[in-house]
Amino acid sequence: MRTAVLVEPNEFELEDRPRPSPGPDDVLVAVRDVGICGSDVHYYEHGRIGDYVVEDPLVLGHESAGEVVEVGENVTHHEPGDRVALEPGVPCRRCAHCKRGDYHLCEKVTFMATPPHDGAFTEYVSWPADFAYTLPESVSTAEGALCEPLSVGIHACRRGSVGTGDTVLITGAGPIGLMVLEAARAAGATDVILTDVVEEKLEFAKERGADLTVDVTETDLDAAVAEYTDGVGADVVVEASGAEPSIKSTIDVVRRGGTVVLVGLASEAEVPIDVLELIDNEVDVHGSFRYKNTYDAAVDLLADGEVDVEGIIDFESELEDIDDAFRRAMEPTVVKGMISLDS
Ligand SMILES: NC(=O)C1=CN([C@@H]2O[C@H](COP(=O)(O)OP(=O)(O)OC[C@H]3O[C@@H](n4cnc5c(N)ncnc54)[C@H](O)[C@@H]3O)[C@@H](O)[C@H]2O)C=CC1
Ligand SMILES: CC(=O)[C@H](N)C(=O)O
Repeated sequence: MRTAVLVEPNEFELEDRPRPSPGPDDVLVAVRDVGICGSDVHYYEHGRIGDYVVEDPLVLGHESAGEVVEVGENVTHHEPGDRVALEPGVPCRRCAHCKRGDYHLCEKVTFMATPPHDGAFTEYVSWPADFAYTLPESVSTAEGALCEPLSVGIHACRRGSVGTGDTVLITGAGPIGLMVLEAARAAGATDVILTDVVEEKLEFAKERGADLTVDVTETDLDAAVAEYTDGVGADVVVEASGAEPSIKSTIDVVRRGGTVVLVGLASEAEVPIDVLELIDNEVDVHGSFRYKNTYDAAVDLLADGEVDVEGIIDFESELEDIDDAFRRAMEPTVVKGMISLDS
């Protein structure tokens, strides 16, 4: 089977690898669509993300969906022909975190495209059947693949307890910020503000329904939020840029008693925050790491037409053109590139 392998930074090789056989609890999936995530691009460019280092050739891609072609002997809820979205993180199911229900925090998780685990830029993936979610007729496999970033958005909104009538400020209008926008709307937020430093990203966010957009290179964010919220501040602030100034700004623009959710990964682990301000304003700060129990919700939201994910796709490429696709994905105005396979 054709497989795009990252052999060294900035270089994929297309290899012919043996097709896997599904284990007794697995489904074998013919991959149809795989999104290019910022983390894929980071591994491609730098060969590492923090402590995760690409030491051996690695298959990238963790936003995937496809068609079941074979099922293991214990699998009863899938059959060949089913179209499925694959949740990329499979936990150990035994550790303390798994047993308390926080399976996304499992330290032994097998997460696609995170060294040393291979991902989905390949023709076939064998995957645990309970981490494959059936897509209804109305949901495309491209949308199925984007259940992954949508899941990040749903989980962030759940962490922030976004609710009906809330004003939500999202910093960073990349794919994650835009998926938080979708999830926040679905959770009942009535006012959504997005920030960025790239004008095109903000125009796009506006087209996708942001009530207010703020270019933080030109406009004072505190003043803009104060004006929009009559001096109160945002109920929930979701940080989705990873930029240090943006992380710092979150506690200035959240309302007293409000919630800050940190999603963006800062390049420096330590970002100075005024803790007295946090205490005095009784701000809740939550980290948000990947997601748990979001795929069913993501598929339902897509099936009901409550969210749009396909609209963030800028281009689709074939597996053979993956190097070009990655270079395109690095352009600052591009939101999402997809690799589509027609095996
Ligand atoms: N916690 C988690 O589970 C996950 C975290 N992430 C992280 O979330 C962040 C967002 O992911 P993507 O949307 O894929 O990244 P991205 O890089 O495509 O988007 C980030 C956006 O932030 C904008 N930006 C840069 N500086 C800014 C500033 N000072 N203020 C406002 N916006 C600014 C950029 O122009 C860009 O549009 C990244 O840090 C990524 O590593 C991504 C997935 C899961
Ligand atoms: C941090 C990422 O972007 C990636 N989606 C991951 O969950 O590892």
